[in-house]
Amino acid sequence: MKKYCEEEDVAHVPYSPERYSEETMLKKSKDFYSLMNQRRSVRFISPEPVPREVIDQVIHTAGTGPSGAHTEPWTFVVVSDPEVKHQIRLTVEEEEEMNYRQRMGDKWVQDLSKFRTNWMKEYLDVAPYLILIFKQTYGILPNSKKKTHYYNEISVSISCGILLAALQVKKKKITWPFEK
Ligand SMILES: NC(=O)C1=CN([C@@H]2O[C@H](COP(=O)(O)OP(=O)(O)OC[C@H]3O[C@@H](n4cnc5c(N)ncnc54)[C@H](OP(=O)(O)O)[C@@H]3O)[C@@H](O)[C@H]2O)C=CC1
Ligand SMILES: N[C@@H](Cc1ccc(O)c(I)c1)C(=O)O
Repeated sequence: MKKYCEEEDVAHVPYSPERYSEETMLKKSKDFYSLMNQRRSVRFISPEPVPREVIDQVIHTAGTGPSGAHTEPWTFVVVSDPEVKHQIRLTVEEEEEMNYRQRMGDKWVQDLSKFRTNWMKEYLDVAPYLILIFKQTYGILPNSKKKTHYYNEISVSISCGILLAALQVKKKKITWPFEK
């Protein structure tokens, strides 16, 4: 019986990670902390253009994340078209209004009141790019059967964390929170 294997025959690349002195490790870990500690969740987004290559590069970085059985169960979609961004905003706002008014409940809404968040997402029009992240709960094999994506939720979540870290290269805020 023919077995389906997605991988091509490729040459083995030996793993040879760079090694650092203790002094360098400490400096690198402090520098990385300092970079990450500048991250903030904001809802005011600059319209200043960002090179598309930078967006592609941070997504490449997000794609280096570990995933169940190396299934890489994520899809990143970059949106820059103003009309598409606006349609996304309208859809998100409609859902979020229902979240705040019906689904979340009084306690949750009360817990969020100090952050002064609401369902209005004008920054979805303002940001030069939106990065939409999709979780692939399963894949499709060449024989059309389903391919199991183990731990797909946590794999995508880890990848989102790496994306956030990679976005710290920016001059100005790009966008977080991701909208649910
Ligand atoms: N749309 C959604 O469904 C969701 C949205 N969110 C949003 O994400 C937010 C949480 O994200 P998070 O990144 O943790 O929030 P913040 O941006 O508030 O915190 C990020 C970091 O910044 C530090 N920090 C924040 N304000 C200051 C300040 N004034 N001075 C010094 N340091 C500061 C925090 O320090 P320290 O750790 O010391 O406090 C933390 O390390 C929520 O408030 C919510 O708005 C989260 C989940 C879902
Ligand atoms: N998704 C909504 C509600 C929200 C907001 C902040 C937050 O920390 C949490 I948890 C939920 C929104 O983005 O407004």
